[in-house]
Amino acid sequence: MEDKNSCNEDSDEEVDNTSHAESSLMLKVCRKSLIESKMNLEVQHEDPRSAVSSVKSFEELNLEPRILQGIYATGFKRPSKIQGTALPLLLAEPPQNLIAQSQSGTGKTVAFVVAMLSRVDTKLNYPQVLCMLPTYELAIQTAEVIAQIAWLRLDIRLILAVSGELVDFGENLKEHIVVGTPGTILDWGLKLRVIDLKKIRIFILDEADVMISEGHRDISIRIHKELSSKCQMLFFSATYDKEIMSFAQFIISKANLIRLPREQESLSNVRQHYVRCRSIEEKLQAVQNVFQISTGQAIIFCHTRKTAAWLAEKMHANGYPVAMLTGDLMVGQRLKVLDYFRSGLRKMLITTNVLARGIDVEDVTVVINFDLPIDGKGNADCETYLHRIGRTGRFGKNGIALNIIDSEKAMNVCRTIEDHYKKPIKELKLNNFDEITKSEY
Ligand SMILES: Nc1ncnc2c1ncn2[C@@H]1O[C@H](COP(=O)(O)OP(=O)(O)OP(=O)(O)O)[C@@H](O)[C@H]1O
Repeated sequence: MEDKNSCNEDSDEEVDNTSHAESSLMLKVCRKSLIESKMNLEVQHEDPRSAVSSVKSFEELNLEPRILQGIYATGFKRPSKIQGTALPLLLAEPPQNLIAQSQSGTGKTVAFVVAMLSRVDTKLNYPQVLCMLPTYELAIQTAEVIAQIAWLRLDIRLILAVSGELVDFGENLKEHIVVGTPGTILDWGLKLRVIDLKKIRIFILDEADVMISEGHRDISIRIHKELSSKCQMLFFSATYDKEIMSFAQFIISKANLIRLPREQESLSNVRQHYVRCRSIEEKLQAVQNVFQISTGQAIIFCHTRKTAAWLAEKMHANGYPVAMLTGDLMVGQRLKVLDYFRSGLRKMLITTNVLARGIDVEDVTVVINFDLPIDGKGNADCETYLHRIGRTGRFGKNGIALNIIDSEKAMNVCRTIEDHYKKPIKELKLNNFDEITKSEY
């Protein structure tokens, strides 16, 4: 079974490691609507006697009328699950801290935007809200959401703290909301001293898992240390691994928690299979087999760009039209490929982890892991697996995930994932893929 072509053996520099933040931006740009999650969120109140409960309408939140109108004018009729659960907590008095997890596209940004707008006091002409994100583009996206919902609140002023925006040393900002990236916010707060961090009332970390992992961790902590103990701290992300979650709870000592319970993380309407292949040619065969039996669209995940390119070329040569999307394409080019795939002109999309998070294409019924997801140390990457197979089975539809196993190592990864989510991954034989269509859900 050990195959020297095994894709997971490729060298690290070929791995398509597009950053979480970059993928997240892509998703935001592409996403056309809310993803309504069927999953229940688990809420852990910091104070167990807390009487805060979730709401089903925006009226119940007693929002300032122009903010409520702004929400309706944006086209939002009722709160999504994360909004209905988080907003009563976010708006409660005295202010409470929150670490929130909800899948990508479920309305987290809108939740914290409504909260920040509700907390601004326009009689005070200095920054009261600080919202930090990992990239320039994400900061712009968030500022746009703020502008949309606050279109009747022209009295609320916002400034983008991103590279290229110039401010004068010591000249205090008059804007109420600062949205920006860590380096610029650090400069403005500690070097140029144009923001008095002690006066910030609400501090939001979006993509919080990225903001407190290596890379941004030091700056986030330095800024956090400057804030007043009364400042409301809010962390939002689609995923937190165990270490990051403990670290988040360490930074925000008294935090309410909203998250997906582990057992709900695995999508119950996705049937999971694996097939053993002895060579890369057999792996190709497995993909072609799926092409022949499936009527819907499929996304195929490879570990490296090189493997993705190899597979796309072989599929083309064998007469199967496929689309390919990898991290070397610019955001604009990626969107074009996605639109092309969405239009149905291509049945299969070959990609890498660049597309693992959040993208929704309604007709995707099959996800193939040409290579199982592994982390930098070669261990099973259960979170990425969940994100990948989450590309199918959306909106409560049934989906199929097929894992191609090319080595004992890959088999172990597959077993680890099965154990982790406690959902069976059943074997399929390469010469009998019809089983897929026969199995019951
Ligand atoms: N209550 C709502 N009703 C209808 N659409 C909504 C609602 N809330 C948000 N949306 C829309 O749903 C989409 C996703 O929302 P949003 O960007 O807030 O999700 P998110 O959870 O922050 O996503 P990500 O994890 O990618 O940051 C956006 O297009 C947004 O306009």
